[in-house]
Amino acid sequence: MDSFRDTKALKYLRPSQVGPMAAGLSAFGASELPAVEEPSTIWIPDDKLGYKLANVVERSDAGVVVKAKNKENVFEEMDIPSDETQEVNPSAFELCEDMASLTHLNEASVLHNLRQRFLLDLIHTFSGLFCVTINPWRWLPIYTDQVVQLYTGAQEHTPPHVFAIAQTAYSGILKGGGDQSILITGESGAGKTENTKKIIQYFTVVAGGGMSRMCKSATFNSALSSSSLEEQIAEMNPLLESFGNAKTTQNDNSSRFGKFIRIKFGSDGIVVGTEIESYLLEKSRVVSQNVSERSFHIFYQLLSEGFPASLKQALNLRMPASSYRFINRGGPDSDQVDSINDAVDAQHTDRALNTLGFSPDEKLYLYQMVAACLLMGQLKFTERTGFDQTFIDGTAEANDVCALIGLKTNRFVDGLTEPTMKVGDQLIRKSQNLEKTLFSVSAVAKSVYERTFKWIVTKCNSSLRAKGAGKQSLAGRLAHFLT
Ligand SMILES: Nc1ncnc2c1ncn2[C@@H]1O[C@H](COP(=O)(O)OP(=O)(O)OP(=O)(O)O)[C@@H](O)[C@H]1O
Repeated sequence: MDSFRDTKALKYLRPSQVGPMAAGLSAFGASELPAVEEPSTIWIPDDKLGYKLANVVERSDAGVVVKAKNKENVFEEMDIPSDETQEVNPSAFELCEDMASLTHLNEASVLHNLRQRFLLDLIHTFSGLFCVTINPWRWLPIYTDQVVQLYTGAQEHTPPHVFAIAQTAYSGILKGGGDQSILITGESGAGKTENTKKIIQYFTVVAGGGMSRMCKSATFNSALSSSSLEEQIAEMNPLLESFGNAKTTQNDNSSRFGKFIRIKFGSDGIVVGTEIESYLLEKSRVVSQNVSERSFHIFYQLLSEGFPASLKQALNLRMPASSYRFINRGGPDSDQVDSINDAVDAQHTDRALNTLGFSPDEKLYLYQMVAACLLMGQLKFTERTGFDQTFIDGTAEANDVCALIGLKTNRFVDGLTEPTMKVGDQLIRKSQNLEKTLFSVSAVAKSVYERTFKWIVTKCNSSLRAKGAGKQSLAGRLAHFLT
């Protein structure tokens, strides 16, 4: 592992000096513990820290007498039941890279090890086959191509890193170990999406040498360009994020759908294609959001300055984001997010569509469907009091919607206010009240958006599908817990 010594990233991968036990435990009050003749420490529960260190005074069958700080910050002896204490590991295990090797594998030691490593910017820690990654919320220089090279072909004793997991799976494929899978899981904002992208980056660097298959596609300005499979794979995530991610209170770029990514390798170990399966898109977000949250990014991108004014006009989008009912439920100014630049992202989305082979007509169709969903929220209705009857209140908005989805306005409106029902063999039209009409509008908008999203995934798959016979595949299973 000499190569690991020669990189600046080493500081974030494997520091040369592992701090002594006392330094490591100082955050938990070890240096403040009173000296005892035969020092022996133990983890005891703590309201604030989870666990804190205490000196063992005496052990008995019933429990342990320890000396530790009380709530008033004064040392005192306390009786702690045995099942509430946890053993402390020998100092040799301080900052240990693989927690499966801990002498005492208990919750307090795991939390302590992860915390101590995190304080030194060591965000990855192995636990047997698993790699625990703590989101640092700032980019450390540990994902460069140089670091990718360090892990390429490396077999063992590599510092913990998501690339090590990718390399293990890749080695499994090269050695004929059959299909491999990587499970990425965690709460919202934990870093699942970003780590997935890093794994894909790893494969496109180490196994992307042969990815020269080109596709023809159109740019924002309808000029023709070519993209390699490598570029297409890289653009797949940002594209799906525009349509399937949204700002939530926990994460400004939260995936509101689950995904299963399958990467196909040829017999020479080169990536030959990718497939994605999406499930459980949170379509209710199309028509409503919680306070301080947003709808899917694409809506705000279409309304941003980065989206061509002529296209906006063609899509009947004439107002700012805050004026559209379906996307302004998050409250005033909820469309403005410091970490998001919708104008720049709009251009990126369009480029990604080009890269993934969407034709100008397909892109327009896509934008029309998104705009139609948005405009459905502007439809106005009145109710005839005392009767289950609703009428459209002005047809301008309905005309805007119908121009985009290619329906006759009167048929569209009738379908919402007087839907056709099948009774026995007969089709009858039944008028409905305002509440049910508004419910129908929301249902149509959600359904159109969901189908559009699925169509994007299908189109991406047809661009990224392995053209030759893939030998083995690596499937990244992403459990995205929607909150
Ligand atoms: N390894 C990392 N280094 C630096 N920042 C990170 C890292 N991982 C995640 N982040 C930051 O945390 C944010 C949230 O991460 P991410 O979107 O990957 O979470 P997630 O687990 O996919 O969340 P959700 O389930 O809501 O989709 C990212 O936008 C990024 O700013």
